Amino acid sequence: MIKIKEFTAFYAKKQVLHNITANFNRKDITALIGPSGCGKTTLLKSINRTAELQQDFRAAGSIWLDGQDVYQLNDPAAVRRQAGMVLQKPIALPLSVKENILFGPRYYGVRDKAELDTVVTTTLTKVGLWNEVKDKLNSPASELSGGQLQRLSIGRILAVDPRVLLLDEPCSSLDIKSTQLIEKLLVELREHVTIVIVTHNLMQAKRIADQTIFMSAGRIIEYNATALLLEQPQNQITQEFLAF
Ligand SMILES: Nc1ncnc2c1ncn2[C@@H]1O[C@H](COP(=O)(O)OP(=O)(O)OP(=O)(O)O)[C@@H](O)[C@H]1O
Repeated sequence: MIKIKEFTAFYAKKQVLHNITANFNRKDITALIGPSGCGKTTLLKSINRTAELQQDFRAAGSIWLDGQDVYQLNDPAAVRRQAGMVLQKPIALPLSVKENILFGPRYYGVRDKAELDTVVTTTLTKVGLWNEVKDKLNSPASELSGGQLQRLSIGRILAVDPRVLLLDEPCSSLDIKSTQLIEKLLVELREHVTIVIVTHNLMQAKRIADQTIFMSAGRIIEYNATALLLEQPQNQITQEFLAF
């Protein structure tokens, strides 16, 4: 579970998140929606402390992952392992399909060959890629299609067994079929990881998200079960956004 309390963020002097308070439940998919530039990505990156990789980023307030305030930890890398992030553009590390999956486990010190082999098989099965790639495990990952690569990117994160999966418009460059496969995968993964997804696709939020947060100008305007938020928005700013 992710708990955010009175979280505020700046890039240099520009305030981009204002007093954000929200809970993201375990076994839920939460969608973050809102106009371009409202702070969705910054909020997502604040959860796993990647926002601070921008030199001028400053934050105040608290974000807890399963009871631990991540901003009190000295080791941001440990937070990033617990909360992996999938970006809009599928990323293939310049390695084979198999080594893409093993990148994280190797980085964290797994050396046992049998254990590494098991990670490859179980992870690729989990992301629905095993049948498609089992004969090309040693081929460059760059040879996969965009949709396959995005599932591989999710697999690369799952291979280190995170508690949270953060996705920033993961389907925006994918076709309908690949989008459907990713959505199905996320719904299956919800049992095991807390999922937060930034999406511009309201239908996608409707299909997969248990709860949805509508943000505008760095603030949470409305936060509710997805069906209620999309069909009966209470706030005028949400109503205007959804009317478009
Ligand atoms: N590195 C940065 N330095 C300065 N300002 C930034 C930086 N990154 C983002 N911003 C600004 O912070 C605000 C929030 O940006 P953010 O990317 O979080 O919004 P978003 O809702 O995810 O937008 P989009 O839907 O277009 O991806 C915007 O005004 C943006 O211009």
